[in-house]
Amino acid sequence: FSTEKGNLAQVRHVVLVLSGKGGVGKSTLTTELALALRQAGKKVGILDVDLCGPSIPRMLSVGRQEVHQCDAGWVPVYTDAHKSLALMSIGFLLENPDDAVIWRGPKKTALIGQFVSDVAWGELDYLLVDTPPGTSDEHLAVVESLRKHRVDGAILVTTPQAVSTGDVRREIAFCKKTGLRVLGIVENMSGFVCPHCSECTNIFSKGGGEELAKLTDSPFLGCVPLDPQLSSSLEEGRDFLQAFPDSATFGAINQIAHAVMTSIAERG
Ligand SMILES: Nc1ncnc2c1ncn2[C@@H]1O[C@H](COP(=O)(O)OP(=O)(O)OP(=O)(O)O)[C@@H](O)[C@H]1O
Repeated sequence: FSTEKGNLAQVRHVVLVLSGKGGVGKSTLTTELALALRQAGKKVGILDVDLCGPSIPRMLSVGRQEVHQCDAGWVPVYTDAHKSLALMSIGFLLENPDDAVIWRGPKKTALIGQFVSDVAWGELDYLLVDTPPGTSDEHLAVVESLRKHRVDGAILVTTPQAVSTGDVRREIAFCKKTGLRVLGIVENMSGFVCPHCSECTNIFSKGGGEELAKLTDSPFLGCVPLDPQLSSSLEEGRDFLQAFPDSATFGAINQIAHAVMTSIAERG
């Protein structure tokens, strides 16, 4: 642990999950990676700072919760009796989640700054921070608020067409400018897994994530296929990793979770 005081003092590793644009599966990956890390015996927290689309509470089937305060700050919501997966979503604090859509930058920045440092996590192995899409004031607010604590790095989520779009490259430039280490790139929605025969077909081009990783000299963490069983599990708030332990998608997610742990451990 670091010698700092405060709510992140007992958090061993902090990882940001970023994407250049919305809808590429950033919240999905955050949720599944958290579940995979928990399956590997780790204590995990998710901080959902996606002000305009907090979707993780639904994915983890905890819905809208009333969060409580203790002396140290906001008490996160635990998804299980063992308290091995804790979640704090900015959505819990908003009376009406649609309100934030019209907030101006400074109001969002102030709320995020306070939010990041005010959650009483207790002891955690990994804290995954799900950020809004793009590179905005909100991201800077997250990075600034976490600066006191050592952030291990960022996972960048992209789709197979990554190379043809500039948004992930902007994301990488953001990491460089803010001194965030890129732990690696994940290609999501990489091929379609047929629910009948489990065969994987490449609907879009494939390999954009890997190519981008090479071009930008970043590690490639792996591909997750477009899997209807994954989206329906998320929709129903079911733990996909427990429901489909034999699926190729499970294997892919697990492999990425282990690659993240290794990358953090190796770089210390
Ligand atoms: N590998 C996948 N297979 C099937 N469905 C997926 C996969 N990844 C994501 N999805 C689905 O795609 C939709 C968008 O995913 P998600 O909400 O995770 O994206 P996001 O990047 O977090 O979006 P935003 O930043 O706008 O919140 C969801 O309905 C999710 O269930």
